[in-house]
Amino acid sequence: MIALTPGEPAGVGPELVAMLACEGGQCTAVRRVAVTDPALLRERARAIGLALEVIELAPGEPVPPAVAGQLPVWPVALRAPVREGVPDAANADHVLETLTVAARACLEGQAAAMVTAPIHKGVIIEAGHAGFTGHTEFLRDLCGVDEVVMMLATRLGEHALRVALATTHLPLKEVSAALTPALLERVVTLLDHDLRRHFGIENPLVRVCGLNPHAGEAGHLGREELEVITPVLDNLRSRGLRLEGPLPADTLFTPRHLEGADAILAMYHDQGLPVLKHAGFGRAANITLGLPLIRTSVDHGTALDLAGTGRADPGSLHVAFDMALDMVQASTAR
Ligand SMILES: NC(=O)C1=CN([C@@H]2O[C@H](COP(=O)(O)OP(=O)(O)OC[C@H]3O[C@@H](n4cnc5c(N)ncnc54)[C@H](O)[C@@H]3O)[C@@H](O)[C@H]2O)C=CC1
Ligand SMILES: NCC(=O)COP(=O)(O)O
Repeated sequence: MIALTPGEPAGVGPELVAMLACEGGQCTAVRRVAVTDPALLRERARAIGLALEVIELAPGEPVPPAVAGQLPVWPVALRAPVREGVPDAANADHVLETLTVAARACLEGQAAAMVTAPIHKGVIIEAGHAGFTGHTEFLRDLCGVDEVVMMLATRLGEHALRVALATTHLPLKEVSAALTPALLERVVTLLDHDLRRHFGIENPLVRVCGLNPHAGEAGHLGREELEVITPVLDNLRSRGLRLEGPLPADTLFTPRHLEGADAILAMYHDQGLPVLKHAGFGRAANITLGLPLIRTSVDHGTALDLAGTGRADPGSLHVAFDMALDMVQASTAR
């Protein structure tokens, strides 16, 4: 069973979840439950002209088999009325409660995975959750683990393009200081581990970006490659991990350099994600590695400009849903 969270109620998440629920095929391959306010889904489905039957269950009640056009819901009440396209800080706790309910269902074995639609980080911070940076770190703390890794994946022709991030949501000027040997070692180790665990890759090859132009140009354009990245990679290679780098990021994403790589590790958010989104926006999923549960998500944000129009593309939510199913299968096959 998959738990779906629609994310920011004023964003496109609720309608994307409603669209997914109306699809047949793979979308009905497993039981699924939305964790939200049933009235929100009914109202949004109506607004975009979808005939969706929302079935309100009791919290935690067993979920019936999936039927296209029906969506069981574990109710989490909105705290304030929703205006499409206009997030309200009063609903921040609703959003966080939906994530908590879905994650607990996974941890307690009731759900096999959670698939999340986008949340609005700014409005959650404005609601008083200072330092909130996203699902990734929220779930890390909820699950009580020390480290998680954000990885986005899409298809590039016959191959998968997977881009993991050494750092996520922090100002660019703080990236260098955040890239400590200890952090990088944890991130690379976890990436290698979860490529095996969740993707069934026996001996993954990870290519690692440098931080600076030309991977530092032998120290003339920055010293992080010499002082941090290279020593960490050398150490992990001596422990048997297949790692190449640090490599210049501007050429690492060219087809010849991507060939054979199971994942690319970028040093910061906008080093890796623009490439991934250029290659596959709307056809990519975001995966949190390192959690004791399976969580996938969309590759886009709340798209407030499209909320309530029915014009948002549900493609990435489909990919996230399918990816969660694949990961459940890969993990249970081990
Ligand atoms: N997984 C998550 O929860 C994520 C949340 N966000 C949050 O979303 C908010 C808005 O972020 P932005 O940078 O504006 O990115 P955004 O992805 O919401 O919007 C960027 C552009 O892409 C378009 N777009 C996004 N999703 C689309 C879809 N499904 N179909 C068609 N077009 C789509 C939007 O209309 C807009 O033109 C921020 O608060 C950010 O933190 C951003 C990325 C991921
Ligand atoms: N840019 C990716 C992103 O913002 C995803 O954040 P998260 O909410 O999945 O942690």
